[in-house]
Amino acid sequence: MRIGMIGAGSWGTALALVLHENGHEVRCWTIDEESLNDIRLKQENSRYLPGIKIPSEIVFTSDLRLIVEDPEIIVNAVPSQVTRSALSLVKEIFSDQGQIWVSVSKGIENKTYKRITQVIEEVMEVPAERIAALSGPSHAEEVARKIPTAIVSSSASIETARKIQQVFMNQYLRIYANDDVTGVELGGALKNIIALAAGICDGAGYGDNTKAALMTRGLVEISRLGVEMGARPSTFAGLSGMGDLIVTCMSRHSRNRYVGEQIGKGRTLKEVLDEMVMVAEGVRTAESAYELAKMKKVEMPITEQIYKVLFENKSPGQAMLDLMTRASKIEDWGA
Ligand SMILES: NC(=O)c1ccc[n+]([C@@H]2O[C@H](COP(=O)([O-])OP(=O)(O)OC[C@H]3O[C@@H](n4cnc5c(N)ncnc54)[C@H](O)[C@@H]3O)[C@@H](O)[C@H]2O)c1
Ligand SMILES: O=P(O)(O)OC[C@H](O)CO
Repeated sequence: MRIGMIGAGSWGTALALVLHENGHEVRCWTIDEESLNDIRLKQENSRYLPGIKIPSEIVFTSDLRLIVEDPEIIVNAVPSQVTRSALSLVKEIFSDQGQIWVSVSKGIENKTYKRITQVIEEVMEVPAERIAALSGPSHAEEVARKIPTAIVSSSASIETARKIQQVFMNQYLRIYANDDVTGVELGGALKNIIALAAGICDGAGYGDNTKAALMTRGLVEISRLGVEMGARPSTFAGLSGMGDLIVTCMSRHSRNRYVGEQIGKGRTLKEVLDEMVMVAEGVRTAESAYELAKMKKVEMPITEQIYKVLFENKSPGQAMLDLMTRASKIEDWGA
């Protein structure tokens, strides 16, 4: 199959390697001329995925026309908040011939509160049944090294989810399929906020007990908002819920956990983001989730405290104290 990849950061590049290995013809588009030159000269994307050799058969280009020329599948791998602007460029030159779209981005668009498959549906004017989300515990650094990984392909159409499962699956990337796209995307987006909290916990010197509490109660509030938005509760116990929450809160590779850790050590959000090359989606998703929770009247105490630490200068210590001294509760999914 010919597959177009929009975005050649860490995840776009790692997935291009998977697809190439699976026998597909892959073309990746990037706006980043520096990394493009790097890939062409060294056969390595050292800015986003250092240490991994890139086969010369994978085309990397800044010419979008090469991406939209006759692909059977188009994958969106740019960060959530720039997906709309990147797709607007695609839309200008794209002719719809029944292609399947895949979102691998994990976020909720600011202001519109749309999931990324919904942004694709709106901008590209394709039906939800032709769009899938691929999500789950999967750091690019490990997938690119062929470390066994399992994720989930989800679409409103289970046939589409299964097609994408077949295209991406191989002996080191196991893919499950389901049709709860709302749950899969919200799990993947919201866990990044809890990973920021887990990072703060590491940086501020709290303990393993603290992190376990944040992860467990974090999953409760993720599920609560997810169910309110139409997701199935059981999805949050799966790869794109608990699975991704575990890896992102625990992994040395996680950019979201790293940002939290730096803040926990006393640095400002601006200082940390200014020196980062890669995206930490949880920061902007915290804005969307905090506002959504208020609009939907869903209790999300950890998300609320993370929002206040990130954007209202609240100290992590005070945020932790406020979480610990909330009114006593019965332990219940809805509590
Ligand atoms: N890195 C991972 O391990 C991983 C795993 C699963 C999912 N994801 C998700 O995949 C998405 C992409 O993450 P990533 O890790 O590849 O990010 P990254 O920061 O490594 O790369 C981002 C890419 O987007 C491009 N980009 C940035 N702004 C752009 C714009 N305005 N227009 C066009 N292109 C632009 C950059 O040039 C770069 O190619 C995120 O939503 C992330 O949560 C990442
Ligand atoms: O490095 P992070 O924190 O953006 O997480 C990457 C993936 O979402 C992990 O599954």
